[in-house]
Amino acid sequence: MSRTQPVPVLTIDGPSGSGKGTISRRVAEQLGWRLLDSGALYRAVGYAAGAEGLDLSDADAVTRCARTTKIRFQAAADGGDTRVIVNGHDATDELRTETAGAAASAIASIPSVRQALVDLQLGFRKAPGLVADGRDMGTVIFQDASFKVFLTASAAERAKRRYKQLKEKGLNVTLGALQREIEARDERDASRTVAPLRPAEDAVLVDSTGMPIDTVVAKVLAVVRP
Ligand SMILES: Nc1ncnc2c1ncn2[C@@H]1O[C@H](COP(=O)(O)OP(=O)(O)O)[C@@H](O)[C@H]1O
Ligand SMILES: Nc1ccn([C@H]2C[C@H](O)[C@@H](COP(=O)(O)OP(=O)(O)O)O2)c(=O)n1
Repeated sequence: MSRTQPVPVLTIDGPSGSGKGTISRRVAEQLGWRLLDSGALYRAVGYAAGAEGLDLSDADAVTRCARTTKIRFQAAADGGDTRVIVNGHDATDELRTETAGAAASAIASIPSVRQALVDLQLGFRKAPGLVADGRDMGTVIFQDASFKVFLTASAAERAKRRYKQLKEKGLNVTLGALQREIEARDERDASRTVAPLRPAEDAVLVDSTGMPIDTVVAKVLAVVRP
């Protein structure tokens, strides 16, 4: 009897601003695979908890919020950024800020919050394949993935990229403050006890410092199609 092949998954984990979102989108397009932006789920829960006035360190309250928050991804009509709809409200713009990133990182350190989001993430694994972007895609959620990448870049370069990105979106940010916020978030994500940010043992490391986006895309595609 022949066994059904599992749906292939490419995991792309790494710190903030390493290019996970950009590269995942481009690679998923090229492969014709689905996309999971797991960070958006944590951002959405942090945002919903804030909107409800919850204390982000109240594990029970935030876990309830993670279980009940309705999160939907919707393709933008104009071909722009995918919209993230949280409890019926288009929260895409609010979710982009570093404040939302910090809230996401805070609630993401609560084990029961992470647990509440597991099935939702597993549900994205559908044919013909999935590109999953996050911190623990290769180490926890899709441990059995055939293709794993850990994407990095120097902290200085990641802060510059984020600065440029947020400025282009019209947000009022300073490079120094952003670099400090990003470093603090990476430290928290890497030092937490549950699903810390770290490369899976079988991940291919890609350091994109000074590397053009097209080259990074080609390197990551080569992991799937050598
Ligand atoms: N290799 C690269 N070189 C220059 N800029 C990049 C590169 N990869 C991504 N970027 C830019 O850096 C910013 C952050 O990338 P993003 O994909 O949002 O990172 P992450 O999802 O890891 O936080 C975006 O504006 C993106 O266009
Ligand atoms: N799989 C994931 C994805 C994100 N998180 C947490 C930790 C991150 O600091 C925040 C925000 O993640 P997101 O990928 O949106 O952030 P960046 O785009 O990399 O800045 O969520 C997580 O704990 N596990």
